Amino acid sequence: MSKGLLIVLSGPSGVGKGTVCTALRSRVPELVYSVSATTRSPRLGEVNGVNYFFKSREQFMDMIDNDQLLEYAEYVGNYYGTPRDFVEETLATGKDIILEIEVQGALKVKEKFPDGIFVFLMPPSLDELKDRIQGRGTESQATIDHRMSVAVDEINLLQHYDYAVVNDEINLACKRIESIIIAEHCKVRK
Ligand SMILES: Nc1ncnc2c1ncn2[C@@H]1O[C@H](COP(=O)(O)OP(=O)(O)OP(=O)(O)O)[C@@H](O)[C@H]1O
Ligand SMILES: Nc1nc2c(ncn2[C@@H]2O[C@H](COP(=O)(O)O)[C@@H](O)[C@H]2O)c(=O)[nH]1
Repeated sequence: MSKGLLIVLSGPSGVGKGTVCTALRSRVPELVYSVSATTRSPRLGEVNGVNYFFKSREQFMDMIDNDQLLEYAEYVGNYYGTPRDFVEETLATGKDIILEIEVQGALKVKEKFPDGIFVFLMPPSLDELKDRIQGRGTESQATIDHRMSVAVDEINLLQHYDYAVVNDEINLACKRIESIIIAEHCKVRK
């Protein structure tokens, strides 16, 4: 059996990664989603084990020490990381898996999985990005400002990715990523 594809979806906070990923998963139900661990507090409506595995700092440090994370990063005051076993077991069964993670973590995954597919979701403009993150209403103004300043550095790392997809419209962005996955399955690997 061939291994599944490891797909990494990154992009600045508020660009729409979560929204596009949810739409993609309903169009491609066989695509497995990697649930991350985080020290961030849950937002209203977020469910442990569905949106994230919510951890204390101590629990997260234990996961690092026990080599349970494929990658992790500190982002705007919290830790985020990808549970290793779930990714490796999913790929071994031949299924595709998608990781929705920020850029530092994506670059670490690239070192370990150079054959992964790295997709960067781009905002139509920085003004639109700010409107989206503000419109979501989940972050304080200080956190929004911090995330926006990090966003510029993140966009500057676009050259490390295989694909850039503009999220101008959710269904269009979703179709573009679905097309990338189909094309990658047809690729002749040398
Ligand atoms: N194409 C789009 N057009 C307009 N609004 C959008 C679009 N995509 C997403 N949004 C909205 O932008 C906001 C941010 O989207 P979302 O939470 O999916 O971003 P994210 O990249 O996952 O953010 P974070 O990295 O902070 O988790 C949401 O309110 C969402 O409804
Ligand atoms: N390096 C990692 N980044 C991750 C992971 N899971 C999520 N994220 C990214 O963190 C930021 C902030 O997320 P939020 O839910 O607090 O808005 C965002 O870019 C996520 O994609 C992970 O496992 N590793």
